[in-house]
Amino acid sequence: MVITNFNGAGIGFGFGVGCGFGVGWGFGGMPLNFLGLGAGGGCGVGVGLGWGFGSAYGSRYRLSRITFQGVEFDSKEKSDSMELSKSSPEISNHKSNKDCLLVINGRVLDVTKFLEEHPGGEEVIVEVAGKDATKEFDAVGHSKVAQNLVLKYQVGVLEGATVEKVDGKDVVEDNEPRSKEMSAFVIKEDSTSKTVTFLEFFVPIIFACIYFGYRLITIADTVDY
Ligand code: HEM
Repeated sequence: MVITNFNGAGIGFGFGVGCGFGVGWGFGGMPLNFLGLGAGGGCGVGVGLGWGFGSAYGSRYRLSRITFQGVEFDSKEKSDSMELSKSSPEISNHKSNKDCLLVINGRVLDVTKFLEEHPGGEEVIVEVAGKDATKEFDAVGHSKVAQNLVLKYQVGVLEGATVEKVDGKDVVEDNEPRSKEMSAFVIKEDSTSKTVTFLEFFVPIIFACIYFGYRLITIADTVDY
């Protein structure tokens, strides 16, 4: 289970008393999320239901497993010129999003080209760039796919480090199986989350429709002909 934060334009529906803000169920960001805070301004007398556009901030739990579908396999790239041994100072100078090296389990990776594709966002990687990021990488519980990508982006080995095999591949064999590595993928959520998505999206809209329908009927009733 992973918790990620989001923010983005949102629509908030909420209950408020008197004049001011209503705080309630907001959703926003991409993809649409709930558990956000929606703030809307408006004036009313008594107890009412308000809605407004604003920003939604919140956290979401990823309960479903992410699955990857390999769609393309590329041919080996740069592997012949791979420099196998790198020392720490050579790595620590590469810590920007234009030039990003890091170490995972003794393997030196150049993930500059992967930053934009990283499902966890580029910032988390840039934060640990130029360093040994094994702890951070393991803490997330990255999948086998991620571990294989580590091999794909490996450009060397930290000087003095012993590198363990991943799925039968190690740094020596790394020249060989690159032709079978995944270079593009599509993220697909498990279907179990579809009900949740439906509820997140439609429940506030249904409530809003009921409210506005009710208002229309009561206003029509009070018009004096
Ligand atoms: C070391 C610093 C890193 C941190 C802190 C980090 C963090 C994260 C987080 C938070 C997610 C979950 C995103 C979500 O579900 O919304 C994620 C997913 C992922 N990351 Fe990283 N990541 C790091 C490095 C890497 C590296 C070096 C690779 C591969 C070269 C990688 C590949 C992936 C992949 C493929 C996923 C999708 C889920 C999975 O297959 O495990 N990450 N990462």
